[in-house]
Amino acid sequence: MTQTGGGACAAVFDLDGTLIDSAPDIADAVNRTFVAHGLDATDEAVVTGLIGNGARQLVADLLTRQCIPAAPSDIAILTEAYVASYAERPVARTTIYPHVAEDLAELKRAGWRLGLCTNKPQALTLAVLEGLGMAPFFDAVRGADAVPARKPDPGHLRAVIEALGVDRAIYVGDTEVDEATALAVGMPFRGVAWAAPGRLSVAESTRLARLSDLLNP
Ligand SMILES: O=C(O)COP(=O)(O)O
Ligand SMILES: [Mg+2]
Repeated sequence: MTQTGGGACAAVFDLDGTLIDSAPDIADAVNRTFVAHGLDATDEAVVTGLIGNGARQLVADLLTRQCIPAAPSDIAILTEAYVASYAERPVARTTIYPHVAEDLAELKRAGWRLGLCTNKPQALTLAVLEGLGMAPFFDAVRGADAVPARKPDPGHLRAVIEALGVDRAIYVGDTEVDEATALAVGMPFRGVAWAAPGRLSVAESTRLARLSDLLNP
């Protein structure tokens, strides 16, 4: 199913919620930023449910929840401050989901080309991957600001596939943004079994219990 022109198999992964539980560091950073600007902190569980549409949208959604009207320039200032705050401690409380590292290693050993397509900014993405020792797994990495338009724009995922040098790949993610992106590109999608409730529309029976299950479709 994921056979490419050259005979290699390829998979592209979402990052937050799919490979890593980054919600604690994201919540800490955005809450530090909000409090520093005289705004309220938000429960980590609430922040977790808003991750997946990029840094700017997270800030905008949190402002909306607090009923604070904000001009685009205010959102931009807060977003920049949040990203800077996150960059100070990118992996303080972030963990790799169980079996993910060993399963990515198994896919690599089997000759698969692996890509990353995330709405996290590129510099932060690279810092997080380095901090967790995950950078060597990936042949191509594209964060939200490394492409003209982020997910669900199909160009984001296409850019990763092109960088991998393959004709097609399977996309693995944890939210409807990922599903919509794969659909727009016309490539197969698999949700992860550990996705938060309500964030995927694909049937639970089709979700990956282990990333290494990609080897046995
Ligand atoms: O929304 C984000 O910042 C990143 O989320 P993603 O890795 O799930 O695309
Ligand atoms: Mg995600």
